[in-house]
Amino acid sequence: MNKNVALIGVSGYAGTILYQLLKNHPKVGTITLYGHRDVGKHLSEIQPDLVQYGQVDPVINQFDPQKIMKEADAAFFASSAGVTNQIAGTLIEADFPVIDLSGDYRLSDPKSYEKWYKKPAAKADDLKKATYGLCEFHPKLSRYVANPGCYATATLLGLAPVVLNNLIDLDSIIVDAKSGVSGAGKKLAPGSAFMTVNENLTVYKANRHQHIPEIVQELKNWNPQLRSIQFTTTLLPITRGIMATIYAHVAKGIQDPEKIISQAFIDTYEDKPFIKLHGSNLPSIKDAAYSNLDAIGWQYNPVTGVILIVSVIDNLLKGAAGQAVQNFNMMFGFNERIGLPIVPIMI
Ligand SMILES: NC(=O)C1=CN([C@@H]2O[C@H](COP(=O)(O)OP(=O)(O)OC[C@H]3O[C@@H](n4cnc5c(N)ncnc54)[C@H](OP(=O)(O)O)[C@@H]3O)[C@@H](O)[C@H]2O)C=CC1
Ligand SMILES: CC(=O)N[C@@H](CCC(=O)OP(=O)(O)O)C(=O)O
Repeated sequence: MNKNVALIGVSGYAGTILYQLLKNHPKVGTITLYGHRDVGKHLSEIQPDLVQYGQVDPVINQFDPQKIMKEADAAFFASSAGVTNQIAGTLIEADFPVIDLSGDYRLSDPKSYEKWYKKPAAKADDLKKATYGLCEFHPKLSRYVANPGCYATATLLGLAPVVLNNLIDLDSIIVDAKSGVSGAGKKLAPGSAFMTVNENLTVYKANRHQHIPEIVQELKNWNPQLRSIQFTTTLLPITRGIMATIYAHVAKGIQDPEKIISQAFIDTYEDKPFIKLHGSNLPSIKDAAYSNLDAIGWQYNPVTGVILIVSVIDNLLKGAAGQAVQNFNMMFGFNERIGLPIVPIMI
């Protein structure tokens, strides 16, 4: 049976892509929109491209959890950080299915959220109800899914095979991650203005990126010996895509690292439809852009003993709206592939 959904935040970049995916999803019925500054407007007034000629032009509603619970089967929040933890409480307490694209329920420790996001955290009891929704790894979903961050998705999927199989020195992980500008959302800011970004590369939030605690939290769940990682983010002069370039020393005593590491990637991901393994043929951004894929390649350097892993996603799909729909599919027992693009657009 089709599911009716509520979408909060259609005016943002992630919300726009999510609306497009949900509109074309074979198991989604009615999509009701809830907003913030655009309440009362028609969708065509804020996102004309989302409404085709002759199609229904939905109105943006004032957020109303009772209406959502009455009319919908699930709610997607594509709102800025600090919104769901203020307004989603009624839904969480009623165990109503929620998929949250923001960072508000990803960190299990409220103090850590307040330190890294500089905003008040969600209630500790509500945080306990959330599952971290990295689709390839969560054992079972709760009714509240914290969709992972874009950089965290690329980094964790790149590192999983070598961390879970104890193939690297856990104190040696260095992640050099780069993102297109759509990752910054639609708000205007000097750091993402055309003059700053065009023909330029800018390192930002060095050692203070909010995805550091999220990545460390999940890596520690996989291997409690892990202490920290070195993590740097750079803004690329492109619209969509993230490349996480990851370096680590291979653990001592591993015989034939090249073969063992390749086998670990194959064993970890052989039944995962959205992971595309490139082996030593390292992927570029266009190997994942406009798809829900994570394209992963790796190379072992026998001279330095370092494994290089390159993990590439589309930040708005696998890094946000695509993974949210994948979680929706899994939450309702649908095939996890439905409604999601699997072929990247190279041109
Ligand atoms: N862009 C990306 O690549 C990724 C984004 N995310 C996360 O997804 C979420 C959305 O990101 P993105 O689309 O880039 O951000 P945008 O800045 O483009 O959009 C933010 C959205 O949140 C809405 N919003 C803001 N405040 C409120 C409020 N008080 N109540 C309801 N809605 C509100 C905005 O509505 P209005 O315009 O009316 O203010 C807008 O629709 C963020 O939490 C982000 O961290 C996660 C992974 C990747
Ligand atoms: C290019 C760019 O600015 N990207 C954003 C990613 C935002 C994001 O996904 O952050 P949340 O954890 O709030 O979901 C950043 O680096 O902060």
